[in-house]
Amino acid sequence: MTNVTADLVGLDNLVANTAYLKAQQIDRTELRKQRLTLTLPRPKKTSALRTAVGRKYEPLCEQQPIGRKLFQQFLLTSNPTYRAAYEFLEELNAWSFAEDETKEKAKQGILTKFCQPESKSFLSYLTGSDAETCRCLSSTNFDEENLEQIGEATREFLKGKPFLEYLSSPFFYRFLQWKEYEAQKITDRYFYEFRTLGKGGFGEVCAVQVKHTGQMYACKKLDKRKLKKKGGERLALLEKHILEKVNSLFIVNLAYAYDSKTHLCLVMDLMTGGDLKFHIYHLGERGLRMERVVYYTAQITTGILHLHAMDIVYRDMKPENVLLDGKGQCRLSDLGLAVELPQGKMICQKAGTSGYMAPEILKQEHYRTSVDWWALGCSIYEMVAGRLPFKDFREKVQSDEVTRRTLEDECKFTHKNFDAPTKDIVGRFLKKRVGIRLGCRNDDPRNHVFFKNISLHRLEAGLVEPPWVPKPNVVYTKDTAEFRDSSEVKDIQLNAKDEKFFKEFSTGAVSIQWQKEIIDTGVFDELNVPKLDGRDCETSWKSRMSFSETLFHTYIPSFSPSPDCMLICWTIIFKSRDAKSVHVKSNHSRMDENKKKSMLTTASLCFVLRSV
Ligand SMILES: Nc1ncnc2c1ncn2[C@@H]1O[C@H](COP(=O)(O)OP(=O)(O)OP(=O)(O)O)[C@@H](O)[C@H]1O
Repeated sequence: MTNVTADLVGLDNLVANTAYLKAQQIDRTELRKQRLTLTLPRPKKTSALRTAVGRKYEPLCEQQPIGRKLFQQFLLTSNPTYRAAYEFLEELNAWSFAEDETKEKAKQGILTKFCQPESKSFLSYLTGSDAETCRCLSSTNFDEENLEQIGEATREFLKGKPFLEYLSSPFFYRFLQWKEYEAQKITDRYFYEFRTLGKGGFGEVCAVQVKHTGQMYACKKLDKRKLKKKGGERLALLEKHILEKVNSLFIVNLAYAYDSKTHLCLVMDLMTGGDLKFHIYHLGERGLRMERVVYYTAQITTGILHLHAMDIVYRDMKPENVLLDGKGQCRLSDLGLAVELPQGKMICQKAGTSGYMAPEILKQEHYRTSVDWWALGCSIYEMVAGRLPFKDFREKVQSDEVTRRTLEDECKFTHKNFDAPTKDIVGRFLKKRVGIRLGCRNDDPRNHVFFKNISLHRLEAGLVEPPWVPKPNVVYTKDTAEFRDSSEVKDIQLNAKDEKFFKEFSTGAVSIQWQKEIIDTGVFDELNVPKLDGRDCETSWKSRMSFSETLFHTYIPSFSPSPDCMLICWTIIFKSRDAKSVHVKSNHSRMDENKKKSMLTTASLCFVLRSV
């Protein structure tokens, strides 16, 4: 390369990096202005949607983030008992994650607020032994078992009458509006595109940003023609299907799947901190500090357990596939080799990367999830020593020889950084016999002494501080020029069958991730304001009341107008045309002075709200 060309390449990279880093510093005020014209659609297909979303409590009120928020808003505004149930679950959750003094304070708070019959938030809906446990709860028996019992009883209570009432409330109507919005068609015009972050077998991975929320993602683009040429369609669909199913803090989650003219696109969590291989070999000394090794291994193990709980075997565990996010937490990525295990059966298929493949794969025996624990053993070894247990750093060796060593040799711990717990855990993961390997006998490897300094409960909730945080102004990947790919596939024609497959792949937004994005970027709060359009609201008397309540709760939580005022308020908002008519109405009505005053206050507020 001449100097001039090299300079230009360097300049290209600099520009690409600057644009990419700048995009991550989102100007929320600017975005909010651009979103002023956005409104929630009316659920035209209401009946279809109502059936599609089902009427089950868990998916509607617990799993879907927007569903959860709206159900919470419903509970908070409905009646004091529902409110108490909701607040109890919230405070119970806070207590379970708190530590030291904060935990003690949370405990005392729960005891006085919810367990004293004279308190207005007393859990009066509990019956039988649950009520007894609640009444007898004190500082001495305040333990997980008792709280679990009351928590479970509270959830059961919420699944009953409160849930049924929610389904016919305006809050659920609002949920259907969000579902309608979620079902929009996704195309490449939905995103801005930034620099390439990596290269895969069928195309590149680049950074993208959702135009109207500012959310950054990584987009894995699979070239349609290349896929067809190499027969990769089935695998791509399988990867998408598995990614769509997982929802874990420790696995890269899928947010959108769509197609452009030339590519199938998987839009996933953006991991800006680089992969662990890059950290082991390219930053300073080879290998990682032990604190980092333990932290990453705990997160990786939690991710693997999540996959195994769904009968999915990962099959490509290696540091290169573990990516760090901007905070320094890690996630498993590239589920291209993952498979769903047939129930109760084993599989026998050679898959994985040389150096990380378990003896049972190399011997072409049947296996289930054991292979991931072997590969994790190799990965911990590599994080500590900067080499693999059966292959040295940069050693030029045939894969047959790596296979021989894996099957015959014992793992040696010569590197100075191996302490006793690390040797022990690696040794247990690298047992050649599956029957005695760590993780393979329904045991949880996280109980090993290697993890003694990590609170797994807090780790699972993403609350343990990472030992290392990426610098916000550094791009932890190779220069863009290194990913340049000029190979084009011209000899492949796409036909109707291919189009059918592309359609099957392009399912748009993935519910949970999309809803998280809407909440995290503030769009939920902006658009969830009740729009003052009476036709949007169901017309039963009760719905009108509750809709007005929502309105007030949203804008002026401290103000609670009387039921009379609510109904008048509804009429004013939806029926009358202007301020004059309200005043005429109020002047002509035969109300006592207090009522009139209250109505006028309400009416004035409504007009203020109408103009918001
Ligand atoms: N979510 C992400 N955030 C940031 N970078 C990513 C992300 N996913 C992938 N990359 C980068 O893109 C590269 C290729 O991605 P990936 O490994 O998923 O593709 P692939 O086609 O499965 O590759 P391979 O053929 O190596 O298996 C990764 O090595 C990583 O550097």
